[in-house]
Parts: sequence; structure tokens; C-alpha cells
Amino acid sequence: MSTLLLVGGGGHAKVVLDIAHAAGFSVVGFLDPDPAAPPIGEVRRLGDDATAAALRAQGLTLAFVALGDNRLRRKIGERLRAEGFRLATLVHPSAVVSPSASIGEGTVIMPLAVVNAAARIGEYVIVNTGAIVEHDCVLGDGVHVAPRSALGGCCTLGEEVFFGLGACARPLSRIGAGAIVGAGAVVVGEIMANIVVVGAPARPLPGVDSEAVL
Ligand SMILES: CC(=O)SCCNC(=O)CCNC(=O)[C@H](O)C(C)(C)COP(=O)(O)OP(=O)(O)OC[C@H]1O[C@@H](n2cnc3c(N)ncnc32)[C@H](O)[C@@H]1OP(=O)(O)O
Repeated sequence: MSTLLLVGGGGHAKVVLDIAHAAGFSVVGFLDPDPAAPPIGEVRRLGDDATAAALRAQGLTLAFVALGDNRLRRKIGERLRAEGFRLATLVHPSAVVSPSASIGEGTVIMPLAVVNAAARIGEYVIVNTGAIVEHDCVLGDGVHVAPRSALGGCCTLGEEVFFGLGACARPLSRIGAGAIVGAGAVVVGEIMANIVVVGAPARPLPGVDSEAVL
């Protein structure tokens, strides 16, 4: 059984912990900046980010960043790699992943998600509960596709796109890096980078940019 260090002690980390256990990992503990962060089940806080180096020196080699913030997840993951950690790839046993799909390190595929043929999922991606990523989609590093969202075939999502709850995208849609697609939106065609879109068809939310929402 591989032993895993989690980074993050919030709601997303609780779900990731369940997935890690279901996928056969033993979780040694989690890191969180809040000294008062309560245990998650049996799993306790071991310290903050600075503790990672000491744990690496003690022989721990495998970590996973369980943070919902797309940018922070990548940033902390890269720091852990620089300290010598490898990052796990977590796939819940109930997820359906095509043998021809590829999934990067630091990525989690949550319960009941589907990743279909030839999809390419980058690093630090969250394919959340029940999301559907159809054939030939390409998801850049740090993307989050939220629960019950659906991407039709051959969609491309740039780095750190946030694709909201229940949103969907027509096949061949392209969404620029850093864009936020609101819950329930229907993407048709092309969405520019770093904007927030909502509705069906998805249109920019006036006066709101993605930096302001994050
Ligand atoms: C396990 C998990 O939970 S994973 C997390 C999943 N989370 C999500 O999917 C959340 C997705 N986020 C959203 O949909 C957000 O509402 C955003 C990013 C689109 C906009 O956020 P904010 O800028 O904070 O919007 P705010 O709540 O201030 O609303 C601004 C306006 O947009 C409207 N609006 C907000 N979200 C949506 C939406 N998804 N669809 C349509 N209209 C919307 C609001 O009604 C409001 O309209 P008004 O000005 O006429 O009153």
C-alpha cells in the first residue's frame, strides 16, 4: 500500500481522502496553515506547508494537493515536486476511464465520473463527482470540471479553467485559459480566456472578470 501526504484540510480534502482510501492508498496525514484544523476522520494535521520538507527528509515520497483553488493547487504541487515529492494520480473505483485516455499527475477523478476514449487530462485537474469528459477532449493543467458537468467530444479547456456545476459544452467547444463557466451554463463554440460566462448560450457576465471571482 502506498503512503500518501495530503495538502489541504477543507471540504475538497475530505472528498479526496475518501477517494485515496477507496483507491488503496494509506494517508499519513494532511498539511494545513490553520493549526486548529480538525482531523478528517482518523487523519490528522501534521503541520503547514513548511512541514513538507521535514516529512520528505523522513522518507515520505508521495503527495497530493487537495485544494479547490486551481492556481494554488498547481503552485503548491510544483513546490512539492521541487522538494522531491512525486504526485499521485487518484481515480475513484466507480469512475469509468477509457484505456486510451491519459491522466496527469496530481489529478483526481471523482466518483461516477466518466473520461472517455482518447481524452487527455492534464496535471492538477479535478474531474469532480459525476462529470462527463467525452472522447478526444483536452483539459489543460489545473482545470476543474465541477460535479455533473458534461463536455461533448473534442472540447478543449485551457489551463485553470473552472467549469461549473451542471454546465455543459457542445462538442468542439474551446474555452480559454483561466475562464470561469458558471453553474448550469451551456457553452456553444468559443469562450475567451480569463472571463466569466453564464447562461444558455453562455455569455460574459458584465463587469466581472475571473480574477475578481477567484
Ligand atoms: C463540490 C463543489 O461544490 S465544486 C464547486 C462548484 N461550484 C460552482 O459550480 C459555482 C459556479 N459559480 C457560479 O456559477 C458563480 O455564480 C459565478 C462564478 C458565475 C459568478 O459569481 P459572482 O461573480 O460571485 O456572481 P454573483 O453571485 O455576484 O451574481 C452576479 C449576477 O450573475 C447572476 N448569476 C450568477 N451565477 C449565475 C449562473 N451560474 N447562471 C446565471 N446567472 C448567474 C446572478 O443572479 C447575479 O445577477 P443580478 O446581478 O441580476 O442579480
